Amino acid sequence: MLGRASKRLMSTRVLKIAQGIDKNRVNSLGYETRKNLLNEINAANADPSVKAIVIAGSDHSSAFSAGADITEFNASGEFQSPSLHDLIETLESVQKPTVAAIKGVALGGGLELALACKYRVSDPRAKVGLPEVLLGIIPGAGGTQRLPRLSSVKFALDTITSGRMIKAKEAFDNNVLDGIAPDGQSVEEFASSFALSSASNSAEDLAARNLSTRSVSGDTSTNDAMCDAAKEKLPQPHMGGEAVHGAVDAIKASYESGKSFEECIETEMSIFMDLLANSAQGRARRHAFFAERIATGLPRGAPKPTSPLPNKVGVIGAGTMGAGIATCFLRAGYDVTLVDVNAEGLARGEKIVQVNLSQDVKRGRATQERADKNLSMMKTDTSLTGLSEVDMVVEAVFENMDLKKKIFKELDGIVAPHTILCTNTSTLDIDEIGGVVKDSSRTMGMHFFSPANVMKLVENVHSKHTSEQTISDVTAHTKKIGKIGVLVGNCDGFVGNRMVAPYTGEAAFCVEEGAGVGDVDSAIVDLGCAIGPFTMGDIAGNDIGYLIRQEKGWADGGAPAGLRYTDIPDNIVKDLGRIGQKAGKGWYDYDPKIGKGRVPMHSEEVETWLEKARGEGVLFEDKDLVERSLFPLVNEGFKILEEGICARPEHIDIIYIYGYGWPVWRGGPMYWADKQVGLEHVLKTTERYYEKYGGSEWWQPSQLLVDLVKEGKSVYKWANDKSKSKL
Ligand SMILES: C[C@H](O)CC(=O)SCCNC(=O)CCNC(=O)[C@H](O)C(C)(C)COP(=O)(O)OP(=O)(O)OC[C@H]1O[C@@H](n2cnc3c(N)ncnc32)[C@H](O)[C@@H]1OP(=O)(O)O
Repeated sequence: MLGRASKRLMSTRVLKIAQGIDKNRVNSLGYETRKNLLNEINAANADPSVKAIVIAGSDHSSAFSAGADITEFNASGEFQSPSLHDLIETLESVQKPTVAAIKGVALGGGLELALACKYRVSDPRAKVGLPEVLLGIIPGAGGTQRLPRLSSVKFALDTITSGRMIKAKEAFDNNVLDGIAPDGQSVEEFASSFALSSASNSAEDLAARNLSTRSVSGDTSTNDAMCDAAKEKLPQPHMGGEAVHGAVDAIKASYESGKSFEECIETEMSIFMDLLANSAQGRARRHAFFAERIATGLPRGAPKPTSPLPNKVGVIGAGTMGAGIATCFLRAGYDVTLVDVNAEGLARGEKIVQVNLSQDVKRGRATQERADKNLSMMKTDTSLTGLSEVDMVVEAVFENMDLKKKIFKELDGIVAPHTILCTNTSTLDIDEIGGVVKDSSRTMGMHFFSPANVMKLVENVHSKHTSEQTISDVTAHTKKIGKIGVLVGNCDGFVGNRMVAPYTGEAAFCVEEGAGVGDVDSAIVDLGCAIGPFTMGDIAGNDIGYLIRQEKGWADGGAPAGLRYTDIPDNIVKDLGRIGQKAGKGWYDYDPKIGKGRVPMHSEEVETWLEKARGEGVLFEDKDLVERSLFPLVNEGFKILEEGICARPEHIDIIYIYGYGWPVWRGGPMYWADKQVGLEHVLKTTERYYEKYGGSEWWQPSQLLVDLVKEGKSVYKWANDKSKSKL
């Protein structure tokens, strides 16, 4: 005999998005999926025994749906029929209760599909969102029209222009969801009951298209004021804001008086299509989306990471960096042992961790309970012997080769044979550090960016000794702690800092030739970068750069004959003590009362000093400053690829987006050079400057760049061809 619940389920049909298309891990709404789902919706609608329809994610995926299939996007904007639009229109026209049962994520077109159902319910841990602007487009399947009708113009503005993920509770509070399944009950079962208990309601009244935006969101003038205020705060269209401005325009259409729902949808569609076809920002953003997945994935043919991933980690060095790294592991639920040479150092480190975790609570990223639990997983020790049981060590003492080697040697006699030994360094030779232990295959570099508890990027540096299994495991650990881990090879400065050296070096030459410090920085910021080279120097510490040049033997008159060298960056430290933000003065002045002492302000002292050092200032064109600073950086990127220091240009793009404030809407420096500037122009300019400034180290064109221009080939195509030839 059937129980009551089973009888109810019998008259509800559950349609699973992308069921059977196992390669579609996120239930994206590609052609096959749209076609199948449309057929199933039509069949269920036509079947009189079906009283209600539930739309759910497939069994093989943890998502409801990640939205439109981004790989189908192309400049023509042509989608194979049935389009997502057709699917959604059909679903909304069904005259039976329809319920979206959301588990995991419902994003973009996935949420738009759900918004076309009469009801939406979710698992308590589900998240929904319309992240299209992050891909340089706007929701193009009704999202900008149905969301404000169901919730409010205010909520739609916030969520659509930020692209953020919304937790189930917030979505419920804003009428996006109609119910949240109790913990322990399957969302499909909850949705089926929901559908049948709502079967008597008039389905037609519930369709989002039939709701009036004005009735839920206030009058037109209030909405207009909100939209205008939102636009004021958004980045300008030419500075990465094309999509967000388009999104506000589409939301505006949702409350325009006298406009039918179909006309509103037409407005949305025309903005969507225009961005898809014409926005270079959008193409760059979509490149960055896939580049991130390529750059953070395991190398082709790599072994699977150890499973389950062990979770006891030791961090050596309780300074700001070590404590920041310990925070990252604690947040991800690891057992952490923090080691420093003395109790005071440890107490200071513990305090930093505590502050970091309490900031998570203040910013709403963790509950107090969670932060307390994470903190309770930390042990401290003043001896390396405290690390005898850990599975991985991240050494984060200061940059000194002898000290790091001593620590690795000592660890060799303490840790278990499976323990992975990582060193956090931005400059030192990983081959040499790892070379001192018996089994160097378990050694690797992890270059965290400062502050480690905030910055997402980690350059995972393999040495000549590192085994494939160690690479896989470190990659998995990096992912688990929520970082963007990019695999790179061992060389001076690895990838990011190696490319920075010619950039800051050439910027200094521009200043020596008469450019203003602020002019160089502004030219780079106007391109979209977060900061320019001189602000970067002030943040990193001009004394650090000076020290590195001293160690190389170049500072204080030691530069080799024939090498172009300017001592201005050395002398600003030696003569003026302007070591950077930490001293309140560097290339700029800083006032502790303004922006926590981090806002760069023009310095009269620097200007007067520069005039004495190099003469009157000269006006440079912004374009020249950009090319002089960034082409050597890009040229170095080609040399890095040529040497095999990293596998693909996407790795460099992602390092720069996450580690150096490169604008995502310019897709990364290699993408910018390849797709926006053009390699031929990069090469010609580089050759011209090589002739003019041949004495600089960095103007010699990379052979790879020369070859690509000769063949008329993109660097991405080169990388694809190279990886195919390895199969
Ligand atoms: C008309 C509409 O309005 C337009 C749209 O819908 S545009 C699409 C809007 N949706 C999005 O932006 C969501 C994009 N996806 C994501 O944010 C994340 O992938 C996710 C949160 C869904 C899952 O994250 P996570 O579990 O870490 O898996 P992740 O590695 O990112 O993705 C798994 C695979 O699915 C792919 N994928 C994810 N979303 C995709 C999508 N919408 N289309 C095509 N492929 C997608 C990824 O490229 C990756 O492929 P790979 O294994 O070959 O590298």
